[in-house]
Amino acid sequence: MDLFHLLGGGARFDKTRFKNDVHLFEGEKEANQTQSKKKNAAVVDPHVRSQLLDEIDFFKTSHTTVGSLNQSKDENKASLQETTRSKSSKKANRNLMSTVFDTVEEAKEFRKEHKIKVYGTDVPNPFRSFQDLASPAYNLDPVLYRNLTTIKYTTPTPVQMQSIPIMLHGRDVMACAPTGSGKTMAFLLPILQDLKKPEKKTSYRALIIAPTRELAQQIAREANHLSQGTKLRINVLTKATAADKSQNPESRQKFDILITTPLRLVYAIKEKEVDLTAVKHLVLDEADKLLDQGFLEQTDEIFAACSSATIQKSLFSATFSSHVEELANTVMKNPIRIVIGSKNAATDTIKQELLFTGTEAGKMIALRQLVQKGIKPPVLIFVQSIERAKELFHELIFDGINVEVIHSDRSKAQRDNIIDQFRVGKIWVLIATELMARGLDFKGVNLVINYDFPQTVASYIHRIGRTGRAGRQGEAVTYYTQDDLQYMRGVVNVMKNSGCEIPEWMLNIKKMTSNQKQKMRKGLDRGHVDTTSKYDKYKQNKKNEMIEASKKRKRIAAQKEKQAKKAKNE
Ligand SMILES: Nc1ncnc2c1ncn2[C@@H]1O[C@H](COP(=O)(O)OP(=O)(O)OP(=O)(O)O)[C@@H](O)[C@H]1O
Repeated sequence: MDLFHLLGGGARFDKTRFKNDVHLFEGEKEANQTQSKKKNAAVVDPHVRSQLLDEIDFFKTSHTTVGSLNQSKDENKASLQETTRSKSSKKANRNLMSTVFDTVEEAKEFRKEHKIKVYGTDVPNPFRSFQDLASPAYNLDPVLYRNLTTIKYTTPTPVQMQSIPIMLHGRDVMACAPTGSGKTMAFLLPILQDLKKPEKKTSYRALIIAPTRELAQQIAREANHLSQGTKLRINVLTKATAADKSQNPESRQKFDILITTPLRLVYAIKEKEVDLTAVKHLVLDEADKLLDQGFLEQTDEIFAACSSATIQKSLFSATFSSHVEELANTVMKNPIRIVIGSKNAATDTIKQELLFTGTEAGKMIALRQLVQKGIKPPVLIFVQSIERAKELFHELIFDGINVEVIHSDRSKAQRDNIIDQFRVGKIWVLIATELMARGLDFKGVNLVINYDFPQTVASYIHRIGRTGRAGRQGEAVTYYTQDDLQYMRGVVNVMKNSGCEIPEWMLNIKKMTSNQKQKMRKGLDRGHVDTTSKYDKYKQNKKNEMIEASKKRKRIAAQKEKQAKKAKNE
């Protein structure tokens, strides 16, 4: 047995050893939901609310009472009782007394406290709590407010606090906020609120673009949750759904929101399958990716097809390069830029580590050592290519690890199945390519391993951002070899800005030249994920050489025999 198999031998996940975590995948959700339901049993006097309905004044600065906008009479009655009860409790009172801001200074102070930076003119104030949204100042639709409280959201995240009012105000927005900070809800809620207004339905009124099918589906799931009980209809258009009955052009007119990927949409535009002229909300999720070379042409065509003069454009991502920001500015009208925390930074709930493995082969040793020490699943491992993903999978499956692999060569059904299984904790280790780096929300991921060094800084931020989401803690380990050293400066800087301890010599790594950047973007030649030891390789080579030599000898002998026969016959 070679050294690698020796190290990895018998490595298995032991459920009893991880008993404290196994329940994370199974039982916790319900408990959380019940808790948040309880916490969100917010209240209001419906009569007060109806009086105030006419006083809609977005972003006004007066104090307002807040509460839930429960619909049924019974619920309202319960709310009133709850209000009375709450008054006796100081803690509950604090919730009920949420207000919008009295002064610009107060709003500024609030932004500072929540690390919200805004750039632009006439920037609407943020809101402080979901009860604020239900107040007449924002007048969030009662059904949407109820959905917010029944999901699990108790406190808005900073990107939600600031971008929701901006979008409700009809302004274009470009928001850069950390991975896992709730950007999806930040753009969905104001769109749902606007589309909820009675209006003649003609065709799609909102369009949300995401770079991958998986992400489009995830956004649609959240949109469906948030819009439950409304008549709004959401359509996901992917290759897989193209053959659906629901996809014929007439039935499409009944949908309000379209969520799709650029390639599929451009095809649909060319085939005149969709009418985007009535779209009044256009969102690019992972906007920097969609405005990057790979997608730019398609994104451009989509912008052209959305021809309404009053369209509102919203761009969201955890990373924006200055170049993309400049580009985005050219397609937006008087936009407001939001930055939460620092631009292009990793989420601060992620513990980041760099691990030197020397060579490519050293990575497998490191990985097996980590498994032997005990890892807390679920774990996500990123590699550079489909080939390497497959190879690594074959190595780990023989170690008895509960592992799967996902990449674009797998069928759509397989991909969907793997994602579902990983979400519920049935798959413990998932090997993935860049396909999975952006947007996908697996709340419980404890560890991300960058088996292959990420090809861009943005990729690093998005990959590690699959852990440490929604306020949870997470860990990220990035392997690097001697060959990776020259490309590491960007990632080292991200780590330094996150407060990681970085050795002095790493801080002195030179900036990449444009040639180096290009080389890295294409992906270094890393060879195969191969764990055969040098000795075994030597033995195998010798054996192959001997077989070849024997074949050659036989060929020569046969040739000689043939020649001899020929000579004899002549
Ligand atoms: N206010 C909130 N309170 C609690 N959880 C929330 C809140 N808003 C969103 N979430 C949850 O946080 C998780 C991350 O949200 P989301 O996927 O929208 O993050 P993101 O910022 O888009 O991340 P990424 O940049 O990786 O795409 C989701 O599970 C979502 O349900």
